[in-house]
Amino acid sequence: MHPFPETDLSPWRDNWLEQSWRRSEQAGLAQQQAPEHVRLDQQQLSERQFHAQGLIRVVEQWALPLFNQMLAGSNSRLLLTDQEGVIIGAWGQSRFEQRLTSIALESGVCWQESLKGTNAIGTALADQRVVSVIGDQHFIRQHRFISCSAGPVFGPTGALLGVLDITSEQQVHSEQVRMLIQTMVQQVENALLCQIPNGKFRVDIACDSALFDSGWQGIVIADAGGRILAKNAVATRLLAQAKCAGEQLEALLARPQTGASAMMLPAGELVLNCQPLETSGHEPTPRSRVYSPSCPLHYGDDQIEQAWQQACKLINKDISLLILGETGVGKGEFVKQLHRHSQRHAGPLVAVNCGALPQELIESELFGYAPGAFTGASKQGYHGKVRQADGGILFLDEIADMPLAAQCRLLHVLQEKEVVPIGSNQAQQVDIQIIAATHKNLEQLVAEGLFRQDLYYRLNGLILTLPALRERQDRADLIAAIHRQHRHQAQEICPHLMQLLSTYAWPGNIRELDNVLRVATLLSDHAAQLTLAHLPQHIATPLVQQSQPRTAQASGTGKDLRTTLSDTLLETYRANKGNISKTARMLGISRNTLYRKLRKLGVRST
Ligand SMILES: Nc1ncnc2c1ncn2[C@@H]1O[C@H](COP(=O)(O)OP(=O)(O)OP(=O)(O)O)[C@@H](O)[C@H]1O
Repeated sequence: MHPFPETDLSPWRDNWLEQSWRRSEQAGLAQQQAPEHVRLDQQQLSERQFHAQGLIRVVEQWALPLFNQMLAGSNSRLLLTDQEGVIIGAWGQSRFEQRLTSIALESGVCWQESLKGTNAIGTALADQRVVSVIGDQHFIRQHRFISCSAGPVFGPTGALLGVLDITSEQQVHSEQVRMLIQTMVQQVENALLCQIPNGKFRVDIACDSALFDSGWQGIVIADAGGRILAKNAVATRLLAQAKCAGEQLEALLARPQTGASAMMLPAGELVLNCQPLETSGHEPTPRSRVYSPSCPLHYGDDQIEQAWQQACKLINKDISLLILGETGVGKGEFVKQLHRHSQRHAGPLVAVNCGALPQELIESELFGYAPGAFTGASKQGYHGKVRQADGGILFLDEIADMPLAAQCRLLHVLQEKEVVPIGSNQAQQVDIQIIAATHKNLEQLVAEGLFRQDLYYRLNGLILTLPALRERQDRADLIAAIHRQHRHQAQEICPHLMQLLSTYAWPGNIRELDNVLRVATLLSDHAAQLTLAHLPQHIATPLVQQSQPRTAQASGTGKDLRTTLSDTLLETYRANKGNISKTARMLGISRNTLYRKLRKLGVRST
């Protein structure tokens, strides 16, 4: 018999479950009716994944191995949502993935309780604690073939970052899964804690030193001066329980060790262990350097980090910013992040692409117009983008394409903080921060009389230049991160393809890379490794051809050019499974030349 009759609530003894079912009913859901899906499109999902890339990385490093160890062979999936319950990461059995697709338990779909009824993700979000929802406990009947355990993940400042969930077939799920989720959440939160900016020392606190590597110890992070920056919940509890531990902690941090060695102190029934953060062994160890969560735009590129630091210092100071950089380097993305971090984050971010608007419409689009200002104008008039951005940020992309007349009006807005709509003589006050961007050389345009010099000086309060993708120090990490956004399961990029992608010139920068990886992962049909053979021909050929001399220079492994080229030839041949025509096309050589080279390398081609 069904333990939770569809209309009778009386048999319920479990308070949290009863409350969750009540909330589901109050949200207008019906047990027998499949709920509607709130699903993001691919672009929106990529944006969310991009903003949560630090969290995704930590989950892959600290939670995924545990999941693989315990549940990889079973019909289970590890899911990560953002703080709104939208699934932004999914790992595990692909055969089970297809069954979950029938209920839309997949990337991009929102699983808040008010949309999906009682379920581990939504209910963990609502109750802000670890929750297991087993089979029939799901509010929606269609969901009762699964069981899930989920726990909220909090960042070092206590902000809710998302939810980690394990969903299994009902008979696979056990109480241990709930423990597993708890352990994973703990590990992920500890790893995030260790990445806190300016963290220099880490003090582990436990009742037994054997617990120091367990993930269940208390952790306190302090800066170079011994000031406590953050601590995890276990540390808070232990320090509250043992008063002398707090004093010992203070004493320890008053003279923290700067060397590699740890310093251990007994504190009543507790033991404290202080060590420099860099050598703790608990930090994620990305290939380049520790990712700074203060700037979600890069994985260790000095130029972007410097631009970000400078922009953050000025963004709240009413100084215009001008962002330069080739097309597709991420200027728009930079502005989005800046808006989020600025004091104007509650206000709008209004972006205008001056190059995309017809020249004759730019002025009315930007500055608005009075009712009936010109033939064809709306009777109500139009507010214009400048006034829409009031209280927020106006991002003028491709500013170099702005016609001179509009430049004159814009200068007035910048100087007087007011806008006069077309056909009106009434100035409207506005409070906006302007950020402009271009990939053109504005100084040259000024010299040619195509851009107003006074406006140029007004816009360039701070000029920031974002590097081209080929110049970035964190290319490999960025490529891996973008690939993670597009892949459907734990797929890796094979080393040869990674080398080609990292050394290619990328004229279209991140936009081009993003498109290539999106298409390649779709073409790869869930293969365990993404290889050259999965790339469309039109990109694989230039990739192989252009990268050859660079590959040799950049490899720095002591191999000479000839050896590296031979490697590329052989790997391309293998990636194409011995297909001579395809390999020759990719390498840009004739079939005969390819046969000859293969023979020289001792390969017997068919
Ligand atoms: N750091 C990043 N990680 C992942 N994707 C990124 C990153 N930066 C930018 N992108 C993606 O690259 C694409 C181009 O970014 P964006 O539009 O910000 O570039 P842009 O420099 O403003 O281009 P344009 O000059 O042509 O306007 C977008 O799809 C964006 O989501």
